[in-house]
Amino acid sequence: MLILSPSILAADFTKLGEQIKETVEAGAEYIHLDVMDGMFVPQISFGMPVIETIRSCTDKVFDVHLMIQDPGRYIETFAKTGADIITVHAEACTHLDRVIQQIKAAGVKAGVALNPATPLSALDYVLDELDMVLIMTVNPGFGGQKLIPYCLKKVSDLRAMMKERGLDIDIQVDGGIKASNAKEVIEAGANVLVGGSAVFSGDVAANTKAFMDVFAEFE
Ligand SMILES: O=C(CO)[C@H](O)[C@H](O)COP(=O)(O)O
Ligand SMILES: [Co+2]
Repeated sequence: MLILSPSILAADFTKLGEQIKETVEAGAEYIHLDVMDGMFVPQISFGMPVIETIRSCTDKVFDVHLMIQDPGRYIETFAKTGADIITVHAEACTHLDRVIQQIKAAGVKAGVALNPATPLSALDYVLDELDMVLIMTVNPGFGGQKLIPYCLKKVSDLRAMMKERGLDIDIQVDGGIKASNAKEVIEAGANVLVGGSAVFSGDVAANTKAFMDVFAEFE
């Protein structure tokens, strides 16, 4: 199933609830929540109180992307905010396998994200424990960047690796994803597409629909 996960980082925070509803009504199934700590990435975005507050806006899947150092410190707290999926960066965890177990023990789906330059081998021993792999298509930390082309090869290599192992895990792509390159990332093997600026710049409903139109070509 192809899923759009709009990243609210690019939304107008003065009308956040309204914009979330707009994208959901136009077909978004997930809401992507970028938590940045000013350590793992340079920016500080938002944390638990914001996620808890907007939980009442929609019952769609809350897809929490933790760009924080040592995320194991906060898994239970984020689970309590209403997260459905928690994704941690392999580069930010000293004991990745333990953090994955922590996420699952909290009753939440587990994702692991890889920065563009991190090889797929970082997932070798934990892949079958995961519900989702996030292949970053930009270096994390900022919205509005351009997709790094070599990341698409990484997506197709990961899909092939999964096939070889008989796994069918969601592959999410995040960073510089637009309706105009959606076909290419889907063909590479991604099925969960994060869109920040491409969804929230301008007409939110029309932007969401542009992704849905691409998805319809694969039905
Ligand atoms: O994780 C992220 C940044 O680190 C964001 O999810 C991503 O940047 C989305 O924004 P855009 O689609 O504008 O690139
Ligand atoms: Co993100």
